Amino acid sequence: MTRIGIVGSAGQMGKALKEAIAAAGHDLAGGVDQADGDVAGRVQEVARQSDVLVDFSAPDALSATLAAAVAAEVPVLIGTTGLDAAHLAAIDRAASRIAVLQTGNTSLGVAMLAHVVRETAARLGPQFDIEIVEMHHRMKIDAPSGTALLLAQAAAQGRGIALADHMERGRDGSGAARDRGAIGFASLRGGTVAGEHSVIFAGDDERVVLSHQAENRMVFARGAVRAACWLIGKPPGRFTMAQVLDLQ
Ligand SMILES: NC(=O)C1=CN([C@@H]2O[C@H](COP(=O)(O)OP(=O)(O)OC[C@H]3O[C@@H](n4cnc5c(N)ncnc54)[C@H](OP(=O)(O)O)[C@@H]3O)[C@@H](O)[C@H]2O)C=CC1
Ligand SMILES: O=C(O)C1=N[C@H](C(=O)O)C[C@H](O)C1
Repeated sequence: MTRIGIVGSAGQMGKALKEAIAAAGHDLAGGVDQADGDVAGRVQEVARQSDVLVDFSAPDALSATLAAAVAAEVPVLIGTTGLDAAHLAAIDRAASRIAVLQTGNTSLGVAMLAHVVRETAARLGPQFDIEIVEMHHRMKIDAPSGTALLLAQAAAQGRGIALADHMERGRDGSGAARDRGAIGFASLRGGTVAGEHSVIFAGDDERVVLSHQAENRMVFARGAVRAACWLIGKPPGRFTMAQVLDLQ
């Protein structure tokens, strides 16, 4: 039976994960939350009791999670979004010691969507403008969503361009016309929406719209449990949901 430790165990995703762990017949090794205090100490303790660590918490928790996973030599799945370049560099460093999978979306459907987006961007070419629209619940703190960013990365890879040089985020006011070749983002927030993403390829007189709707958080939780179990026994390095699902 696999022992899974959770950072962010009392949050919305933590609760869904506990349900998915039990449904899959695995064991909850322990949970860590900010309210417990001494996050660094507690996550070390949980990591030692785990076969794999899963983090759905906040960017502030990342360094403690990575340090604990490296010290305990257990693989780690990072689902937390809103990460910046320094966080991603810290993940790369940890991945030289242990297996790490970091993704903005652990659902099977979004892994498939990213695959199709990459192909579509490659085949349609730059005469189709790419816009990404996402909607989430009123409590979400980061924008664009981690999923919007990973879909944009897939589109950029398909086109053979660097995403950082082509992002248009938060258009407002005059002078907001899109640049040729840009990948645009729009973020909507409200209600209890679990997560909706559309990648729009807008050409002359036609549009291709590729979408995913998460109906509840269990799609993320089930995918996370599957990915976490898949990571056990893997060598140090960075892994992707596409590899977990054998999409590449
Ligand atoms: N990759 C994916 O598929 C998905 C990713 N997410 C991402 O997962 C993250 C969590 O989402 P959600 O569950 O909705 O958020 P919640 O706010 O419901 O829960 C966050 C949890 O993390 C804990 N936490 C926050 N800061 C720290 C810290 N510094 N140290 C330890 N624990 C901490 C909180 O504890 P306390 O309450 O005590 O502060 C809480 O239990 C977000 O970044 C979200 O975008 C969400 C869904 C799917
Ligand atoms: O915060 C959320 O809820 C979600 N976050 C992830 C994201 O930022 O894309 C995944 C999912 O869409 C739900």
